[in-house]
Amino acid sequence: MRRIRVVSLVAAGALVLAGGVGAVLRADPAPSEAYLTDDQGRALVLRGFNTASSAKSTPDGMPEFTEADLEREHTDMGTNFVRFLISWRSVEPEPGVYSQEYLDRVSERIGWYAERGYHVMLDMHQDLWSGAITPDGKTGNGAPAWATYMDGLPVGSHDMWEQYYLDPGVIRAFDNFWNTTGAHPELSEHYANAWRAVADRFADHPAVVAYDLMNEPYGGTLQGPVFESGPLTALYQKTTDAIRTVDQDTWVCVAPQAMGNNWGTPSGLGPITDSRDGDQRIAYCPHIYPLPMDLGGGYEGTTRDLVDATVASWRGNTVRTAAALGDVPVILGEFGLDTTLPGALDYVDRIYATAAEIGAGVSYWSRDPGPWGPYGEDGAARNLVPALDKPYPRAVAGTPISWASSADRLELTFRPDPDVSAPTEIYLPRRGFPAGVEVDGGEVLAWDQETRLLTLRQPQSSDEVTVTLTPAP
Ligand SMILES: CN(C)c1ccc(C(=O)NC[C@H]2N[C@H](CO)[C@@H](O)[C@@H]2O)cc1
Repeated sequence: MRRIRVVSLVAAGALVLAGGVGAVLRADPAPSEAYLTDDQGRALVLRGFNTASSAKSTPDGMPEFTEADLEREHTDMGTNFVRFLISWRSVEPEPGVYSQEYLDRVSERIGWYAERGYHVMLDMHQDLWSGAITPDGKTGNGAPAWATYMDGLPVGSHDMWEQYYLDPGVIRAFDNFWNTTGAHPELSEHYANAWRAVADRFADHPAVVAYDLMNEPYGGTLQGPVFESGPLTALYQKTTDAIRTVDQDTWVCVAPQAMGNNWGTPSGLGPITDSRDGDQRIAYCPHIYPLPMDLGGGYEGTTRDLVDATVASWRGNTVRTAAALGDVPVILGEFGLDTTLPGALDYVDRIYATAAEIGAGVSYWSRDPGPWGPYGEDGAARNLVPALDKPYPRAVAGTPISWASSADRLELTFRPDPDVSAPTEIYLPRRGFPAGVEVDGGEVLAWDQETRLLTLRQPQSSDEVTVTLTPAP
């Protein structure tokens, strides 16, 4: 294992430095000014969690997560977004049979978020294709057994879960889904129709803002641009078309393949045509997991330099791909780490600052209890809670031009949209603003000490406005 780690670290270094140098030599395009919007036309700055990994294996397909857990998250960190994990195995337990009982359970939990003003992105989650890749059903997750064709090829037993991606049986399951084998053209049809069933159920739900079509896609024997620009883009187009037959307004979010892109390399994903009337509603949902950290390094010393190069490369490639997809908005669907690692919270701050710079939403991985999450196995709040409990402009009545925040300060520049009557809404944590807020550059419409929400009167002019918020004395 040690040799694997050393080799991987050297490879990671080479990969990342090449990417980082590339980013320095290649000027990054300016981030698009595109955002998902709410039903009042406000630009949404989305901050929340992936909820939750535990849903991958539960019999009912639901995360081990209660409404009280959500209430605590909302009180502690003022989040407004969730990447909610759903699974194909639960949506379509038998070919062509869609489980309304499962969708009822999803709807109940989405109701918890709706009652608190959250925006929900449904994530059709898979890792290693399916639980059916191993007899115990505990290694992979996502696809139903009836859609898992390994053709008798072997799957081994590995200490590192990522290694299962290299097993012949797992590769074959993916090759059959993408029809690289030519043997199963029906599977991607089923996938698109399963999404149509989900969209048919949630098309008019006020809290559901986006569908994340596939978690961390993997091309099997096809890797990189040949996969992303070929079968992956084709599946996204087929699925978007199916969704639009029942849902004209929910955003469709598309992710690149995980391998490489999670580590900062560029994506070959192609543009998706959105048949809806009006502006397209396609978004881009990459993840970031710098390889040096995946190998257990903290955010310090040489590893910090390698991670910073990864973040720079990832930022440039993300902005370039979002532009190539049609200047679409970006949601960072996943990032996370063991926050007991040295420098972990500096890394968290670095990622949230990068997301703010490019106007991206963020869903942290994940809400599960433990060293990566906000709460421990014992339920105690961890160091991540204050790290994530920061001021942010939840909904902006115009186009955000730039914003940045720290525990006790927020500065936002935006171009007001005269057609948007709803006010700009900003979350201010109690820990940074215990006695309220001082506003410079804007007019207070309301300040609620309980909900921690500040609303600003919409300026008459559409000239750029800069608002600076500091704690009241
Ligand atoms: C070799 N391949 C295809 C591969 C390797 C590593 C990851 C990964 O770490 N992903 C990061 C996190 N995302 C999932 C959930 O979406 C978590 O289980 C991972 O920690 C993905 C794919």
